[in-house]
Amino acid sequence: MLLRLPAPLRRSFKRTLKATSFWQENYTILREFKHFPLVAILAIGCAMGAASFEGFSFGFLLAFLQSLVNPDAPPFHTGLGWFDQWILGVSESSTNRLYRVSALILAATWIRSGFNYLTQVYTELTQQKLVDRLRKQIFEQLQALSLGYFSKTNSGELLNTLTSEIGRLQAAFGLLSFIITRSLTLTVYVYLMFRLSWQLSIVSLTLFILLSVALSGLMTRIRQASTGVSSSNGRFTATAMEFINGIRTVQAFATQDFERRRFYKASSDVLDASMKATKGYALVRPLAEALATTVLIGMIILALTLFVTNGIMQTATLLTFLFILFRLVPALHEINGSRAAMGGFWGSLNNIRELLETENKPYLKDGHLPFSELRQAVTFKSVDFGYDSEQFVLNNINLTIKQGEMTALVGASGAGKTTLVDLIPRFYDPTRGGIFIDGVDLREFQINSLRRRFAIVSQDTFIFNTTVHDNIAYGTEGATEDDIIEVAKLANALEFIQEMPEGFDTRLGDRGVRLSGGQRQRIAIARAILRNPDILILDEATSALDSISERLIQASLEKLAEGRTVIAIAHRLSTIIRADKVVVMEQGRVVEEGSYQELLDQRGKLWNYHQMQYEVGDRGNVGAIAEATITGATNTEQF
Ligand SMILES: Nc1ncnc2c1ncn2[C@@H]1O[C@H](COP(=O)(O)OP(=O)(O)OP(=O)(O)O)[C@@H](O)[C@H]1O
Repeated sequence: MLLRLPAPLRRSFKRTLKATSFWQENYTILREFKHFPLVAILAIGCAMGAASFEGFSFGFLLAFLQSLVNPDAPPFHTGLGWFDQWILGVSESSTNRLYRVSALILAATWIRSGFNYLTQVYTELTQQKLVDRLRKQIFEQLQALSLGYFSKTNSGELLNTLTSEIGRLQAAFGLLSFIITRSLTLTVYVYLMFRLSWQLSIVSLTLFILLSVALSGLMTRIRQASTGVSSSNGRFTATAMEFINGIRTVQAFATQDFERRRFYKASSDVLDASMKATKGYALVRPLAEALATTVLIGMIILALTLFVTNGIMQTATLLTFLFILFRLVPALHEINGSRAAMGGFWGSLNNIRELLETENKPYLKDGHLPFSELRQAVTFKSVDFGYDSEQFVLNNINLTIKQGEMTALVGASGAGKTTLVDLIPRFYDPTRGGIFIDGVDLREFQINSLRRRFAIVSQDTFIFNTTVHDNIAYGTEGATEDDIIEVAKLANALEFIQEMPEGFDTRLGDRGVRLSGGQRQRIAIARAILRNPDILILDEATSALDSISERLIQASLEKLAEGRTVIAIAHRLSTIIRADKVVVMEQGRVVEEGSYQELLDQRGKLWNYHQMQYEVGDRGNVGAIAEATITGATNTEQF
């Protein structure tokens, strides 16, 4: 028969195991301490100093009480010859000893206060450094993750983890440092108590341990409630962010009531979850206090009846013992209260750890070859790709994009054009097959060196909340004022920039709210021109422009495209008539390839699109389209 341990022992064993796995589970966070060991060691060192001097003051207090209560009794001594002689002054009169001990208590108290101050400074510094490291770690993690992660993760929740949850974790570590420093003081108290009376110490400590065990169940529930607080906070931030970012749509669709209900519910959920957690941890302290006071009173009665009246213990010793016990009880309360409050932050710890963990997250493996330039071609060989492993959005793509040529991708919305283009700067890697640059698999190249040779102008250009100048210069080091003006001119943006109140120094607001869609795109084009890329990707680069601006920009893009490799996605056929190769896509497959005129002559898919867009009768030709474009007679219908 198996030996069955009593329940409290089993629980305590499990807790010890948990404590070990706590280290393993939270290694991602705890390992950060190695970056600032000195500050952490100083914090603990000072806490130990404070605890020791607290101990000394109690020792001196005992000497003081003895001299006061029973001046004729042999003086208190430590057994350390020089210390007793020179410091405690055992051979001096009782009055002198009283003065000396008073001075010693005072000195110990001041030194302890100094250590307490330093402990606070260093523990605060440790927390700040930890939080700083964690924020940077999260940043590195977010930088390293492939874009696939972000399309599956709510940005509001990420923001919540990076801001609120980090703040909550800082508070949790504040409490942890407090628990550690108070525990050191408690150790000194316990040591002194045992020195004074081991019997009383055993009784009182057993009672306090039982008290702690009784509170453990409550702690577990607090931790669970705290996970609820973290997730409701995440949902709230996500809802608030969506509301703010989508405010135009909300107003346009008059969905204020719907949004109000969503926002109010998210806010109430935070309230409910916090209340649940608060009810738990607010109970710990008063409960612990009431129970501990009961223990304390019991101890006094026990000590008086069993020890003092029988002469086993001196009154001064009992007084010192009780004095320490009176200090120990609030310290225990503080520790219990902090443990409970820490439980309230458990969810934050889980959130951050979850974000920092590297398993089950998509990363792009960096290659080792520096990429210098495209010399011959980018080749897709039997490429399949799916954002989810179950469903492919690109199927068996075989395609050659020649250096120096313009390749245009055409197809209905959702056909997979953007996805295909996103594979070339390695925003994603193919699920099957491979993409090769001059015969070398893309995955062999260092990602950054590869991306540096690209410029992308897309449908949703991101404008940073900084000046026009900095937005154009973004990603290109060493650009001069003249370069910036030159590219703004080429992108047909100079005129509107000069009309702005502070010209190139005008700040563009959050996401460039101070610009029209067309202006945003022209800034993006200027940014791309400045980059002087090897491969230029235009993902509906001129979609937000009116036909006059489009024609002007088309001319600058053509100039920019000269001698470069251009991959252009276009809904308006007018922008790709001069392409060297047109690739028509349908449902993730390449269905036609050839020059514009060749494809028209085939009377296939492109011909259908062409018919829809230009309505030029049953025989379209490139010359007619060029004519139609130049006269601005394009049909606005797009596919
Ligand atoms: N981040 C993503 N996560 C999951 N699915 C996606 C993601 N981006 C696109 N898709 C899906 O992949 C398919 C191809 O989308 P893609 O954007 O490549 O098409 P497209 O031809 O560029 O369309 P459009 O012309 O409208 O921009 C679509 O079915 C789309 O829903």
